[in-house]
Amino acid sequence: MKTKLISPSLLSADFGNLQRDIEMLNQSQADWLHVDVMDGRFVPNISFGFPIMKTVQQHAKKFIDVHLMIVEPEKYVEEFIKYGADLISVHYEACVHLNRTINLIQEKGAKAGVVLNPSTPVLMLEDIIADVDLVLIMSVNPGFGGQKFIDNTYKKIAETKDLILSNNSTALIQIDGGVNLDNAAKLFEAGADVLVAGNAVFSSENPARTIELLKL
Ligand SMILES: O=C(CO)[C@H](O)[C@H](O)COP(=O)(O)O
Repeated sequence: MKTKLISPSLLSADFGNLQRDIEMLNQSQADWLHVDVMDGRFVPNISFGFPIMKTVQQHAKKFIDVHLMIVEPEKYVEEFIKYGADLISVHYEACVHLNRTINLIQEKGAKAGVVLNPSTPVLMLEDIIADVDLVLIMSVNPGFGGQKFIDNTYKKIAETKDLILSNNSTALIQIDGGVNLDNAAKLFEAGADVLVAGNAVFSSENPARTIELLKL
């Protein structure tokens, strides 16, 4: 898979004009479209669910990257895939049977990612790294857009890279939270393959241009 990818997060889009915002992303240099699903239990916020996913499926022409911040994600995987998810990432901290959930996502035809909260060490992935398509390192505590980037993320990127190489894994590294024009190049240089950006894209005057600049 191509790297240095940008996945704008719809969490910061204008939900009153969702079709317009998705069409803007279709026309932009965005590679993926990031869908943040929050349940008010795994994280202290509720975002949206299937009705929004249906709108995304109807209008998006990009790879749909779904980040489930929910408890018991295995119950909903199949339905998200039915609504067009190309990749589903589940939290290490939310899965009692992580290997089973990763297998389920892949068996149902999507790519599977595992997500680490800022306080979860990379070494917890040792026995799953060979099976996943992506590792998402949270660079903020999940639940809200527009938070400040946590600098410890750089150390975790290096550790994840080592783990991937030592296990002959093909997993991509995705970073999510507080990504902006000041840190994007440094994150790619450190080994990130995919950057999620919500606030930096949608609160800018020219979101399509910001997406271009995030790749430079
Ligand atoms: O997963 C998320 C929050 O839990 C969001 O994707 C993330 O915070 C991106 O938003 P921003 O770029 O505004 O920080």
